[in-house]
Amino acid sequence: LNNGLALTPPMGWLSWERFRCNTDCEKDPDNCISEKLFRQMADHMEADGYKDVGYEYINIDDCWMAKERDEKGRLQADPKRFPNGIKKLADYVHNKGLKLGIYEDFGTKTCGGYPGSEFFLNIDAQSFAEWEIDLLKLDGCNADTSDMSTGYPLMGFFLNLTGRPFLYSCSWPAYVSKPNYTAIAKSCNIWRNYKDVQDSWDSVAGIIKFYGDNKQKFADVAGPGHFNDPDMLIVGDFGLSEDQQRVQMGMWAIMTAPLIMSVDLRNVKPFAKELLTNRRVIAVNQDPMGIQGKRIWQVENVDYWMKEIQPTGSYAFAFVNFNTNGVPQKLNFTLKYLQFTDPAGYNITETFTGKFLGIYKITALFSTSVNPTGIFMATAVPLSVYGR
Ligand SMILES: OC[C@@H]1[C@H](O)[C@H](O)[C@@H](O)CN1C(=S)Nc1ccc(F)cc1
Repeated sequence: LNNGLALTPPMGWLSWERFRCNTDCEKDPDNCISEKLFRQMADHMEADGYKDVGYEYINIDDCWMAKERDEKGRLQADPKRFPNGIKKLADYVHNKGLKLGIYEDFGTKTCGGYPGSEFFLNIDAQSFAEWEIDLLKLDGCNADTSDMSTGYPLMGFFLNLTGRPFLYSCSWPAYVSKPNYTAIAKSCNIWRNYKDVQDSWDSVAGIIKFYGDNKQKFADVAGPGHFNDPDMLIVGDFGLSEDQQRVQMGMWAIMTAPLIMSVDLRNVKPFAKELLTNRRVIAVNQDPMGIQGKRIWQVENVDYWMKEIQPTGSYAFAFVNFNTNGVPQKLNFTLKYLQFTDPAGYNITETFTGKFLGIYKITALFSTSVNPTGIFMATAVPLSVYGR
C-alpha cells in the first residue's frame, strides 16, 4: 500500500501467540488481555533496548473488545480490562515514542467471537482514528471470502478517509484459496498468507517451507510499503531450542518479514534478548531495497536461501538444516554453486557473531557445518565494492 509506511518490514510486538484470548483478569491479572499488559510491554520495549534497535509497534490482537457495541454502534474496549479506554492507552504508548496497533475482523465476529467489523467498516475506522491508533490488523474469520476482495480495499479506503496514517495489516490472502497478490499489495502494507504460527519447531519449519515453495510467486510482490507476513516471532517463548530460535530470527530476516515479537518482555532469557536485538540480523531484515529472499535449492533436507542486500551485488545467505539425525551437517560448496558471480571475490562475514570468515574467490570452496534444526547465516560483499 503506497501510504509512506512500512518502507521496511514493520517491527514491534503483538499479544496473540504468547497471551492469546486470556480475558480472566480475576484469576490471571498479570497475563490477561488488559491495558496493564500493553503498558508493561511498552515499558519494556523502551527500557530494555528493543526500541533502540527498531521495534516500534505495540499491537493489541483479538479479545480486547466489549462483547457489544455501544448505543451508537461504536466499538468499545472491555470496560473492566481497559478501564481508561483505548485512547488513553495510545497516549501512554505515544509518550514512549512507540506506536499502538489494534485488531478487528472483516466478518460478523472476530475469531475469538467479539464484534466484527464487516458492516461497520467506516464507523470503526473513525473510532480507530479518534483513538489515535497507528496500525490496524484486519483478520478474516466469520466472513464470506468472496466479499474480501471488496471488503479489504474498502476498509483501506475508510482508514484513508480519516486522514490519519494507518499501517494496514490484512489477513486476506490467508483466507482465500487463490490470492491476487497484486490487488492485495495495492491495499495493504503487510498481509498474512499462511497458517498461524504456534510455539513449535514444526510450525516454524512449515512456514519456512511454504515461503521456500513460493507458490504463485508471492515473494516477487514484496517491496517497500508491501510485505508478506509469515506471522509472529516466537523467539523467547517455550517451544524452540536455541538453534531453532536462531533459525526463526535469521529466516525472518532473509524472508524480509515483519519482525513482530510475541513474547513476555517482562522475562526474556538473555539468549533470546540477544537474538531479538541482534543489529546485524535486523540490518539484513531492514535492508532498504526490501527484496524478499528466496530458497535457491534443497539438498538432503538442507535449504540454501539468499537475499540481495546493499551495497549492490551483496547477499545475505543461509543454510538451514532440517535434519533431526542429531549430527551437525558438514557443507562444502563453491561460491559459484551458491550463485555468487563476481570474479573479484567476496568478503564473507558470519551474521549472528559478526565474525569475519575470509575473502573467497567464486571458485573457492566454502565450508561450514550446520546443527540439526539449525542455521548458518552470513553476508557476502563483493570486493569490487571496495574499488579493487
Ligand atoms: O483470534 C485471533 C487469532 C489471531 O489473530 C491470529 O493471528 C489470526 O490468524 C486469527 N486468530 C485465530 S485464533 N484464528 C483461527 C485459528 C484457528 C481456527 F480454527 C479459527 C480461527
